[in-house]
Parts: sequence; C-alpha cells; structure tokens
Amino acid sequence: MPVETTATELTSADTEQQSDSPPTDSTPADALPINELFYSLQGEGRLAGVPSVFVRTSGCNLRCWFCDSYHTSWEPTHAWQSVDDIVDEVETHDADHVVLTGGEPLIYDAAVDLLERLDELDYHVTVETNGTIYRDAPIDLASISPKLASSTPTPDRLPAGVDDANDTNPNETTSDAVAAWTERHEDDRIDLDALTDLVETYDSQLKFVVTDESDLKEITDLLERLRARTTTSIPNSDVLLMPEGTTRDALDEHRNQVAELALTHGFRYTPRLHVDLWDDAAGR
Ligand SMILES: C[S@@+](CC[C@H](N)C(=O)[O-])C[C@H]1O[C@@H](n2cnc3c(N)ncnc32)[C@H](O)[C@@H]1O
Ligand SMILES: Nc1nc2[nH]cc(C(=O)O)c2c(=O)[nH]1
Ligand code: SF4
Ligand SMILES: [Mg+2]
Repeated sequence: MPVETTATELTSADTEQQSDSPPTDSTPADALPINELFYSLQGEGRLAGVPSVFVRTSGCNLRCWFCDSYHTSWEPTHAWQSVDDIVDEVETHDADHVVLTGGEPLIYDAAVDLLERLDELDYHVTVETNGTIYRDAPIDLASISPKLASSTPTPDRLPAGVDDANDTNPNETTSDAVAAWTERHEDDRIDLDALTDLVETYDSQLKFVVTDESDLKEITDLLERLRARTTTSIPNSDVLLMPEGTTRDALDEHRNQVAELALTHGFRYTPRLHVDLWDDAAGR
C-alpha cells in the first residue's frame, strides 16, 4: 500500500489560509471549507447521468486558467463545516452516489475523515482530483484529471475573473497574481508518483481537458510514461477526452473536434452533460 504523498510541499496557503475566512479556534479539527453542496446529475466521465450529491471543497494547489470553479481556486470562498454537518446535509438528498470535488479536495486531511464516514454509510463515492496528491481512503472511483501544459495560466491566458481595470476590490485577482502562479502551476501540475499510486490503488479514470489537437501528444506521452511505471493496466477505455468549455456556446465550438480526436486515438469521449443541460447555471 503506497504511503500518502503530495506532489508538492503543501503550504498553509493551500489549506488554512485559502481565503479571507480561515478556520478559527472554534472550527472543529475535522472541518472542511465547503464552497457548495448540491444534488445533480454527474455530468462527466463514466458515471455521467447518475444522480449524485456533490460536495465541493474550496482551495486548490493549482491554478488552471480555465478553472470552471473559480471560487474554489483563484478566489476561494467557503464556510467551514464539520464532517458531521456535511454528512447530515448529504443525507437530506435521496441518492446513493456522492461526488467529492473542489478545488482540490485531497489537499485536506479531513477529506479522508469524510470519505470514511461516507463509506460507512455505503455511498458510492467518486473523488474528482487533479492527480497531484495521493491519499489512502475509501474511494470507489478516482476521477483523475491531470493538467496539461495548455492549462497553465499566462499573461495571454488569464482566468475569466481577472479585471485589472476595476481594481477597487483588494481581493480581486490581478494579472500580477496570475503571473506569480505560472511557474508554480507548471512545476506542480504533474506528479508521476501520485498518479501511479492513484491508478494502482483505486478504480480510476483519467479525464483530460482538451483545448485543441496540440494537447494529444502530451496525453499520449504521459500515458506512455505512466504505463511504463506500473503493471496495473490502464486501458484506453479508462482514458477520457473532455472538451474545455464552461458554457454551451464554448462547447458547441469544439466538442466535435474533441470527439474526432477520441475516435482517432481510441480514447473515450466524455460530454459535459451538466453544461449541455443547464449551461453555466450555479449549483448544477
Ligand atoms: C473544478 S475541477 C475540481 C477537481 C480537481 N481540482 C480537478 O481539476 O480534477 C472538476 C473537473 O472540472 C474540469 N474542468 C475545470 N475547468 C474546466 C473547463 N473550463 N472545461 C472543461 N473541464 C473543466 C477539471 O479538469 C475536473 O475534471
Ligand atoms: N453536474 C456536475 N457534474 C460534475 N462532475 C464533476 C464536476 C466537478 O465540478 O467536479 C461536476 C459539476 O460541477 N457538476
Ligand atoms: S486543478 Fe481543478 S480546481 Fe484546481 S484550478 Fe485546475 S480545474 Fe480548478
Ligand atoms: Mg464542475
């Protein structure tokens, strides 16, 4: 059994200090910063279409320019909730599938406490992770989305929330703040040890966000390196290509191209069902 590993030294900036609402003395030890908890259809991956309760933690160790959950990465917002409270809220929904996502849920020790409680209650739990951190926990499906070079934020590829012209809000992300993340994101986005431990330990899928055709070489190279390190089979049917896009209009522009790339390479295609159904609506 692999030991718990993190791709990088997680700093307090990754955990306690993620926002202007850090934990206080009265925050329980097993609390997690929760951005949202909602009931929807799993929109991505091999369980697309399955009714599920989503638990979204806030805070991430990476900064993809395209992050569709800006308020868990670039400008994290949340309320601290104990594992007991989270479980109580999950149980108010009539579902047997839970999706733990973020942000990056595995940056938190308490994510393991939550996963253990959900396991005791017999939920099927998918963890959506960027694959830079391994943790030993009851995870039914590790939905791993390793981040490609095309995810790295640069002055030419800024997250949608950046608006230097309107700098009256001191908490708003500026282009300087983005530049500070370029190198760190690039350094930390792939950790082969963590990826290997995840695929060896859990039933998993590798879900790549594809921006265009130029991403495919990096995907096939990464798979080659990963397969060379493990005897665990990583069939192409567990490799999913997902079009980048946070709105129906954006997906309309290139979902067909990504589908053709999946056909050409023998990978699976995953829609973003929730975006197709509800566009960029909150809590979906
Ligand atoms: C917000 S992330 C949270 C989990 C984890 N941090 C990760 O990146 O896998 C949830 C999923 O959304 C995907 N995602 C984020 N932004 C996206 C975008 N603009 N287009 C397509 N997928 C996106 C991620 O790759 C991941 O599979
Ligand atoms: N419906 C729906 N399905 C999802 N699958 C993964 C999601 C995520 O943000 O991790 C997500 C999400 O945000 N909504
Ligand atoms: S790793 Fe996931 S949560 Fe973090 S910035 Fe990228 S898409 Fe967003
Ligand atoms: Mg999402």
